[in-house]
Amino acid sequence: MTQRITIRRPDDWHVHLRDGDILHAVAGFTARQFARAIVMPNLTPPVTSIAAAEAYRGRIMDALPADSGFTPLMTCYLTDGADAAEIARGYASGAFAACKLYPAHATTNSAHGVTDIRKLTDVLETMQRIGMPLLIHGEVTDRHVDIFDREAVFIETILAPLVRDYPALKIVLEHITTAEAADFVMGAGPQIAATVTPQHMIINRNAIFDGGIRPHAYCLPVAKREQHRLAVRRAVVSGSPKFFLGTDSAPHGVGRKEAACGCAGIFNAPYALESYAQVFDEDGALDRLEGFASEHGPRFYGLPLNEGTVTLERSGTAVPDLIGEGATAVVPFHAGETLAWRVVD
Ligand SMILES: NC(=O)N[C@@H](CC(=O)O)C(=O)O
Ligand SMILES: [Zn+2]
Ligand SMILES: [Zn+2]
Repeated sequence: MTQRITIRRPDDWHVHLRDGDILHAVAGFTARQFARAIVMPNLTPPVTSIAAAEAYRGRIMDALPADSGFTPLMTCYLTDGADAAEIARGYASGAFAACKLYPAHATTNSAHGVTDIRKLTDVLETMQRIGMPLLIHGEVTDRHVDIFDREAVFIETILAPLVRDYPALKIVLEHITTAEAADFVMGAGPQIAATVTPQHMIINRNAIFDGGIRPHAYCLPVAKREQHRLAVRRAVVSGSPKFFLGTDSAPHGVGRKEAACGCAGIFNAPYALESYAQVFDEDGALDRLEGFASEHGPRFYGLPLNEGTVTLERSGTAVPDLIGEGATAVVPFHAGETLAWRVVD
């Protein structure tokens, strides 16, 4: 049995670092494991301009020690009024690494999201031309569509036509949760990829109702049936370069989760690598962890691979029930469990 594994330093291609006190409370967990991260722009107000992205990047760096070595990759939140010229300027200058498409009201802080993708014709044409990735929260928002079907319906009604209309547009279908998503991405061209969270490979929808309602197992897209968990996991451990690490770590203060209408989001940043390592280990695919965590993402984005390394050993990590205190106390994914792997340096 492998006891120790050293991989190239990984990146997180989808994370919510938030702002203000909670940013200060959580940023270090991401910076400690990952060299770079694609930082989601769903703040209030959302990050829709170069100036807002630059200012947010500065606040992230201020929340970290000066020698953290961490590079936040900023994203532009698309609205109906998104400005193609500003987006192209921001991509050229490095202010934006990608644009994020939230269908309006699909998820946390998406009220300013896009109401109709046809409003984005200029933006999408520009992004296709300059090679800028489009990151998608892939769920339809129609209240008549069952919540467990919203990703599959999005793929059929929005994503498939989008891929046909913009055949060279680079697209990342974020945090995939279904067999339909895994199959779609696997069957599409090299310009289409997906991020996968640890939770969607570890829990199915039963976890949300395990002996009572479990708000800390609730995120969007919501966990699906077991067959979907297995399909997503198979795609990831297959080693296909189309799938890469994106935690979707989405911290909400404990009071905002444990409420009559609790927020969607799972805070998995503190033990993300341990969590992913466990998945690859259980599936006999530890040799493929490095590709998923450290190689497929940068290759898709056209960025260099990281230089440093991270070592994990099979020695057990006890996950606390709560991380932080007061208003920024957050319950982590795997709270109270012991994970098989530990990051040692
Ligand atoms: N994943 C979630 O459940 N929540 C995210 C938003 C998102 O990624 O959809 C959040 O910002 O809280
Ligand atoms: Zn999302
Ligand atoms: Zn997210």
